[in-house]
Amino acid sequence: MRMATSGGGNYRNGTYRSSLKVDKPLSLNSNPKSSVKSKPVPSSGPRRNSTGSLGAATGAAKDDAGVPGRVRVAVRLRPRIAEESVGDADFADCVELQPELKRLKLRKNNWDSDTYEFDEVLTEFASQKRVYEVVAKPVVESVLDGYNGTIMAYGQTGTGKTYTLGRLGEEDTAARGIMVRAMEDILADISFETDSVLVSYLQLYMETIQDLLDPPNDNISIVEDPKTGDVSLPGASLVEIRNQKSFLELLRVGEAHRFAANTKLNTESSRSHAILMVHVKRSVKGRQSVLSTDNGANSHLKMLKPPLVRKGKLVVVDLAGSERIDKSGSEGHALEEAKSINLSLSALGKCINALAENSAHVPVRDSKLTRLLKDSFGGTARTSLVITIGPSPRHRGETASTIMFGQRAMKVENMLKLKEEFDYKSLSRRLDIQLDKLIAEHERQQKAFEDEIERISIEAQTQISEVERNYEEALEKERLKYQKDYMESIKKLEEQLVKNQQKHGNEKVPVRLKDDGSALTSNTESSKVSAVEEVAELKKVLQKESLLRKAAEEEVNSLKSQLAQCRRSEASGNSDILKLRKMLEDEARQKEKLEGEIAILHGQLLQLSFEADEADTLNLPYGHILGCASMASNKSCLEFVLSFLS
Ligand SMILES: Nc1ncnc2c1ncn2[C@@H]1O[C@H](COP(=O)(O)OP(=O)(O)OP(=O)(O)O)[C@@H](O)[C@H]1O
Repeated sequence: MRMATSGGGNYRNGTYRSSLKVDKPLSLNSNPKSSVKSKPVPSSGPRRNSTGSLGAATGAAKDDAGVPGRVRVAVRLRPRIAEESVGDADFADCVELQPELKRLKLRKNNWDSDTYEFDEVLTEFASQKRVYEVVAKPVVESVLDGYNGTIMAYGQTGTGKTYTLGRLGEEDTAARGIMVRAMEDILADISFETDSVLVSYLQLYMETIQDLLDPPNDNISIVEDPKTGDVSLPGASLVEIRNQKSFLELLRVGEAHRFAANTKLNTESSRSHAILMVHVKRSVKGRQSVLSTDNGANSHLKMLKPPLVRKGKLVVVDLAGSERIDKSGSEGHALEEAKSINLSLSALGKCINALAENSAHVPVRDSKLTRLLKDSFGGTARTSLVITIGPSPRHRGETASTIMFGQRAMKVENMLKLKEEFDYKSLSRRLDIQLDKLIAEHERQQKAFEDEIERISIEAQTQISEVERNYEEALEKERLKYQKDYMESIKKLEEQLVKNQQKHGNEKVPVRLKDDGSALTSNTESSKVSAVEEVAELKKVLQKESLLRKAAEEEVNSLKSQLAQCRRSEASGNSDILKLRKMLEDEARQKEKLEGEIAILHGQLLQLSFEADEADTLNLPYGHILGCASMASNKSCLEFVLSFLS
């Protein structure tokens, strides 16, 4: 805001606007977020209509009025450089700063000066850190909150624009400029898990936009979103930044490609406008956490809701220096460069004038620079401008012009608009991942299903085989059981038949033997019956004989022991010996007798065996066979007894 001169003078240019009188300079530290919470920042004038704004981008504002935010302007004075210290040694600076009052006095002559008020007044002693905090930090914070922001340096060539914005501060970290410090704050605030930072670095030279990160790409066009009015450069390279080191490297690469020249006024004068664009995309975490805690039927529905993201864009513009052609002494190509620079800067000045004066027409299309900055002046971005001036009285005219540019820019009001949107791309990516997972899960389930079917079929097959086997076994058992029953029935019938035959007076016919000793077939039945009975009797006799023999043996043993005892004691007398001898003879006789009986039994047994064998060879009914089998078993029993006795 222009103020009355210290000499009680008048307002300059007669363009003082009453609205500015009440527009107390605002702290550059206020940000849109706090403005939203507290009372809206008072506007410096009525909100411009769409046709009147440098950024005709009111499409977005129609939906959401946004937050008023005047362009903030700080003035920075460069200290005298060596050449000025010598050349202007006898002259006072053309400006006098009153930082505590945020005022600047521009000397007209030794006794008169004009006073101007800015949002911040930064003396030649202001540190880079302080400059960053008052000029840039609030804008960077807005960008992190999802607003667009612009930080721009404007001033005569050689007054410190690049020093303010672009110093890397590699040797001296205190000298780091706004670009480096802004990125430090951004990287410190975001989370790489959910957020991203993408950077483009370009230069506008002689009305062409060139990619400083890919110099052959030198015809990049400006695209405006018809709905939101947002300006973008889709042809520019976008580099993802994940750490400060890579950002410094990117700035170094870009700076190396920037057009610069050694002019009369600056040995390293930038001959192009440099534009750094930092796209910050952040997810709105609260909403995501709500989504992630959801479960049940709604979770699928909510899965389809895209995540909410905020996309802030920070644009840092290091303008080429304005210069008086006559003073710069440029010729040839340099002259053309200077003219082009001045043309674009004057187009910017005209637009800002139009905006400041609430003019119906803002000549945005006059240059690419104004098209690029459409959103920064009168648009939806939060804009901070630092105007740089030198102290030399020789350049008082240029300094005055810069101050006037800053003063007019202070009148431009933007409507800050939160760039919050649904991230359909990320939803699509998420759904793709989900789809892949579902396909994999489906395939897994399909395979598990097929495996299960195979397992069940094998199991069923095994069960069927087992049932068949059990059935066959049961059948066989039944068959055997019936066969056994049948055999028993036959046997019973046979027995019954024998009994009946006996009952009906069938006399026992002695076994008649053939010449060769075998039984005659006609007498087979009767001989079998008698054989059975005889065997039974023989069995009894044998048992008896065996008991006798056992007792005899025991007795013999006892006598043997007695004899041995007798022998040991010869004194027992002859009578006893004789007696014992007699007893022994008795026993021997007894034994002989038993052996005779055994021999008879043996003969009888042989006879029976013969008969049994004979019966075996004949085709007798089953009952006969069983009978013979029984005889055979008796025969073996007899054989055993006989062998034992012998
Ligand atoms: N605040 C400052 N303190 C110390 N030196 C400074 C300051 N500002 C600028 N300088 C010095 O002044 C010279 C010119 O600065 P710089 O190149 O930043 O100017 P510029 O405005 O970008 O010029 P141009 O428009 O020609 O590119 C440089 O040598 C720089 O180091």
